[in-house]
Amino acid sequence: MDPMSNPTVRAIVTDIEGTTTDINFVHKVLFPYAYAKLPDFLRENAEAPAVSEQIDAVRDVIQDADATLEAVIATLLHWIDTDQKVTPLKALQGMVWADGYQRGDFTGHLYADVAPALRQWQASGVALYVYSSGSVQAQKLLFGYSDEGDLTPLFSGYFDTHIGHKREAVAYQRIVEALDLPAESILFLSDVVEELDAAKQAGMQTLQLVREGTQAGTAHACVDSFADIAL
Ligand SMILES: CSCCC(=O)C(=O)COP(=O)(O)O
Ligand SMILES: [Mg+2]
Repeated sequence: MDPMSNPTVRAIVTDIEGTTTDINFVHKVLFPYAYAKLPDFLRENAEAPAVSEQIDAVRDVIQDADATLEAVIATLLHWIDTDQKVTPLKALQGMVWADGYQRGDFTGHLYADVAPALRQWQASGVALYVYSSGSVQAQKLLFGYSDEGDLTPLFSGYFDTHIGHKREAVAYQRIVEALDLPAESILFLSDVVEELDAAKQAGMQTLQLVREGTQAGTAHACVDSFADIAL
């Protein structure tokens, strides 16, 4: 079966970083913004329920229920520095980025081929979903304040690390269950071979996006643009 031209695709699940969006936007705009703003955001909002829940979740991860707020902040900054996909970090990053998008400090980067393809696929009846390590809030912000305007009406749903980690097949099995479609009718798009391997193990079709700077693997069909994916 050739997923580049496959009429059996009923849903597409797409990764963000390196697939719809330049890795540099995530690493050189979003992560530094969170690194700069997170400490004061936490000091000012530590008592807000949504924030204190995430601070406690960090304490759980580091197994130190008594960690001070400053120790939690230091942990979060280390996680940003080392690009760790830890769920409470991702939730807090989403909260901080909301301010940046709303103030117009940046817009969500999308490769030029992405929005036209998403519109065409959605218009032809293919349901569109996002699966990213970024929180659902962060995903909605990126597509809601994208270079191409608000694209959130195109999507039927969003998945983040609450469903599981992106290199584990069980996460994709849960997505298949949530979509209530045969696994083989769902196409997963990503730049990362380990994610594609996990999706394939769950029975999904896979396609690797080989954007500038991405290393092509051998186990998955590859394209370098969404324009080359014909459904
Ligand atoms: C949702 S935009 C921010 C992306 C992010 O925080 C991240 O860690 C990228 O993860 P992905 O799974 O899209 O590679
Ligand atoms: Mg990616």
